[in-house]
Amino acid sequence: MVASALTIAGSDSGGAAGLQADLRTFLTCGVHGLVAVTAVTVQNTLGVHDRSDIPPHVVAGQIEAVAADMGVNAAKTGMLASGEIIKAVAEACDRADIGRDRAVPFVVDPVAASMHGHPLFDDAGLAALREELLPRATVLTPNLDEVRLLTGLTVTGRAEMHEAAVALHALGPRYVLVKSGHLTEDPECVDVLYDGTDFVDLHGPRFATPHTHGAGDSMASALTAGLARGMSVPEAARFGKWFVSNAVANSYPMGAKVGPVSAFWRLAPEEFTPGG
Ligand SMILES: Nc1ncnc2c1ncn2[C@@H]1O[C@H](COP(=O)(O)OP(=O)(O)OP(=O)(O)O)[C@@H](O)[C@H]1O
Ligand SMILES: Cc1ncc(CO)c(N)n1
Repeated sequence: MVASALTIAGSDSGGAAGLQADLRTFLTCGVHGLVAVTAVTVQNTLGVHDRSDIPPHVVAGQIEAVAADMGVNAAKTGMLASGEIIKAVAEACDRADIGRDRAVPFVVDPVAASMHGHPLFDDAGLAALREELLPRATVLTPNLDEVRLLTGLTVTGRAEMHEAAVALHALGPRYVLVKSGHLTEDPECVDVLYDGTDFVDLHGPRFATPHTHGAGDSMASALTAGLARGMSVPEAARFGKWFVSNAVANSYPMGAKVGPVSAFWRLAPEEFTPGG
């Protein structure tokens, strides 16, 4: 049986982040990708220039349609666009048995802004995220800006990442995975997983590339793919860290500013020989 993973996310026309990064990651992790599109962004390496949100009932409809017919082994969120969409997602996830203490593990990536600083939801979205999604999350995967937005804590080092994980765990998720990409002074890139009792430090090198667009989405979607394939949360977190480290190591320039991380690194070399 092929496992399936659902991403509930926005489209990035630049193909670096959003549902495009998620589907590419699912593919290279051997998982069938299902999608509930939340918004279409007009985006390139310079920023998010415009967007159109999908009606909440259409977002919910996509989740319920694929869950009822095809089955979902794990799900994740990316850009959720608005408070109304978040409420519709929460209700649809309940109907599809997705979420903490339910059958289907749920990775909530609390995407608040693009890497250019453009907000991807508003104040109503932040309140709905706290009330509706954090308590439903199997794993919450914030970056350090999202930690500050959700807890008020400013993280400048590894010890503070542990403090932030404790504060976030109190908001309801089963596990918290704090991502360390923004600690640029640290020679390593150590993410932290916390289950309410124990910390697991996920070690990895810090690569000196400017091209990291989509790293957060790729980490969360590889973690989701691992869960879809039956890994435990700690195992899937290690898998996600391994996947994204390689994706950053193989990132490439494209456009005027920050280029994408690569999911191609797992693909076999081309075997087709023209005329062969
Ligand atoms: N320079 C780097 N070298 C190695 N790993 C990195 C680097 N930058 C980020 N990572 C890894 O990529 C993942 C995403 O981290 P980050 O904290 O940057 O999230 P993010 O801000 O959500 O990402 P995005 O750039 O997609 O917005 C983490 O697992 C982190 O360890
Ligand atoms: C559509 C979309 N989702 C997520 C992000 C964050 O990486 C982005 N820049 N764009």
